[in-house]
Amino acid sequence: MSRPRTLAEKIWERHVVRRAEGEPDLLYVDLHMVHEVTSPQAFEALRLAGRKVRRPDLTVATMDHNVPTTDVGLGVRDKVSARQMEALRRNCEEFGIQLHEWGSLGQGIVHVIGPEMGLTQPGMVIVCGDSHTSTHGAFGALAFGIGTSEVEHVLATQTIPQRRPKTMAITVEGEAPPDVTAKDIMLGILNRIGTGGGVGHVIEYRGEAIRNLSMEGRMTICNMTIEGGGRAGMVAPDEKTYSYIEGRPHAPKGRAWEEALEYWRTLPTDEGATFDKEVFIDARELVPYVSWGTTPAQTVPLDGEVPEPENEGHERALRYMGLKPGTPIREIEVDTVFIGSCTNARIEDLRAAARVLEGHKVKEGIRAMVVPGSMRVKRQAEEEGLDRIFIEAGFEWRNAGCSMCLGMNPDILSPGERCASTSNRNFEGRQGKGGRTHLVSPVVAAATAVMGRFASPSELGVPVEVS
Ligand SMILES: CC(C)[C@H](C(=O)O)[C@@H](O)C(=O)O
Ligand code: SF4
Repeated sequence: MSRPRTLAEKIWERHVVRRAEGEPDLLYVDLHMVHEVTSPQAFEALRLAGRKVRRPDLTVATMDHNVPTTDVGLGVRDKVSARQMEALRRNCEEFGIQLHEWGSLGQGIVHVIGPEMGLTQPGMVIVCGDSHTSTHGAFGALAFGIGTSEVEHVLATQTIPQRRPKTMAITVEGEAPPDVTAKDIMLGILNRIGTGGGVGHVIEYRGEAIRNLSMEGRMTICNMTIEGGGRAGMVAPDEKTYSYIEGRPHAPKGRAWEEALEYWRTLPTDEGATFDKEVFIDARELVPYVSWGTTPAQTVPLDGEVPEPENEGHERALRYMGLKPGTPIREIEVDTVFIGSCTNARIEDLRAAARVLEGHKVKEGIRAMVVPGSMRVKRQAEEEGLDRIFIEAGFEWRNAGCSMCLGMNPDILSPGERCASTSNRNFEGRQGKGGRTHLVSPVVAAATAVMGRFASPSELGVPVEVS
């Protein structure tokens, strides 16, 4: 018998194409996702060197960061955005890469469309010039973000040199309470491990609370791995994973499906395998969280209050956020509510938020916006009538893109504007210069839009039973 191995180790070993003493391993890449922000220089370098893209068939591009979320007919006003979008169009055409063009049905946030089209599969090595590539790990893939020069390397060779990361297990034991969503589980994890807790590690999420999550919930968890410093996040594939993938456009079919299943079933971490680091969290202790500061680890329970600062960093964060220690979170009023991003803008997120909003109105004076993670999510939501619920409640119903998650398009906060956001980062200026971001789940975002201050669905009489 060979030594028991972890999921990450199994995928790694299968993808090493070259190993040499003292050098990083050279890994084969099964899927390379590309977006308009981190790819222009990479393509330019290929062009200058007279090289081709090695596997255009394993390379898929979309426009997400810069795209306006208003009607395509209105055009792109921002010059930098227009230039980057145009460059991607030209590059994809020249190098023979499939592009999901702005406004097309396949377009959306890169980490939403991969799983949606069945491109993301267990056992793969997946890379993209984007830190939240960790999202794809929810399928039991080894997925990590790379820099622009690495994008060039992958385009040219379909391989990537990587130093072997350490392994870490985060086990969330027991059942999470009914009002605790995947987002809350992750904010709870980050609160415990901190923004540096996962540095240098591939994190495998395990335990009952993780297994109980839908694939979309698992994506929310893996998505935010990077906020804890982790290189990649993963969840072992199981029956939920397979049935999510089955029948999607790029899923294997017929005999290939059977063979794929056979391989995928060998992937979960062997009994007795060890991790370099282990963290255990009791799911029953988790609650809905709201971030109070300027890192995703600075969170408190929705029922809690703004904490006393423990150091200079906290003081600075409180100043930036315009908050006083001791203020109950539920008394903090917001100006804006953003439901969107690769963390929380998939169909289940929209369903959950709509269920909270049904029959309610957004409080007067509050700007509320839903930006579906992809155009397919948007269409699905419209087929289910969710758009009507959002619009009747007073939300703007937009086209897909990263939007206010990072404000590279016109959807930004003004200085001092306070936002309840379902995204993943609350850094200073993240959603616009001087903007104040509070990270929350989609259901808390929805309830907050109605109350005008941080609130839970139960305050609107909505039964709790989410995730
Ligand atoms: C623009 C891109 C490089 C960036 C990332 O890598 O994460 C963005 O997606 C983000 O979320 O900050
Ligand atoms: S939605 Fe936000 S976190 Fe996700 S890729 Fe876009 S900018 Fe990055």
